[in-house]
Amino acid sequence: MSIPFNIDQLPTCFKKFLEDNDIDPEIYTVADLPRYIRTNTHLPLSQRPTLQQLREQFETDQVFSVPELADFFSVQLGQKRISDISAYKEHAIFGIDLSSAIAVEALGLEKDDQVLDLCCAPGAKLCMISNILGRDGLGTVTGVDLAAHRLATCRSLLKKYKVGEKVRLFEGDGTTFEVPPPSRLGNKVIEGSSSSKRQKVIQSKPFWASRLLRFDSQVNSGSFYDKVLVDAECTHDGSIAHILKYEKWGWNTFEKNFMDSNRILNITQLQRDLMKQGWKMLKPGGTMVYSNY
Ligand SMILES: C[S@@+](CC[C@H](N)C(=O)[O-])C[C@H]1O[C@@H](n2cnc3c(N)ncnc32)[C@H](O)[C@@H]1O
Repeated sequence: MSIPFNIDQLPTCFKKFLEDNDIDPEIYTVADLPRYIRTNTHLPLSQRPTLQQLREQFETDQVFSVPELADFFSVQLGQKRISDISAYKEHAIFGIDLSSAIAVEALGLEKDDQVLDLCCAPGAKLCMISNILGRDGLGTVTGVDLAAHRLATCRSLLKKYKVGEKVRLFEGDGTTFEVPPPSRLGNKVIEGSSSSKRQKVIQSKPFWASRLLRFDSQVNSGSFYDKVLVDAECTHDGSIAHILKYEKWGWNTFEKNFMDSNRILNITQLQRDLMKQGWKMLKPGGTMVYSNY
């Protein structure tokens, strides 16, 4: 279905960007895009909504399971917003976009994985990672972000959905982050110290850590993460809805905010540095996913 948006209005430099990257500008005329949700698999099965219950709560039959993404649904919203339904109020579903879910899925998570999420805030992907690792294994998630206020949101999400049991968060620069994976999960050993000699360690105090991970000695320098997600700062979040808001706000602002060549150069360098550091912190044979728009 199309809305009367005239793609000729898009600024010239943005149209050139689309052309250079082989993106059809017609996508900006698409309306009624579905929204996506994931069930909070930390809850017992009996408390998770079924497809039928979601259809009832959204008052539409336009709710579908997304193929190959477990516990993931698309919703064509009608009268009810996501935040209106009881499953959301009971923290039994998260709102998360499809591209984020695909990035997490690409990590191929297993229950004992030590995961590093560089640029983790506000935390939709981190919650999904934690959800997939589940409660049974030795897997942990270490989230890093430069922005304290965004990390605070991340911590709130972890608490709200009760998925933070095996998570720690660090406020810091992902381009230089070197804290090794935790060596213990409460009283369970994840990996022994890499050196029998006493190591001198400069500990980085987490912004927040679950009770099970709070007192990690950080002596395992030389041990690395099984999975690394680098969800770097973007030139733009790519959201069609966000771009179209500039129709109202003025395309000049869009050009100034997003297409400025110095800004793009700086971000590109940051993205490269984050990717390099993520790679450095990855175990040989591990998996790194670089997600960006
Ligand atoms: C695309 S957002 C991350 C979204 C997040 N992964 C999620 O799923 O909610 C990019 C994040 O990178 C953070 N950031 C920017 N520069 C950074 C740096 N040098 N080190 C760590 N985080 C950085 C920003 O504060 C922002 O929260």
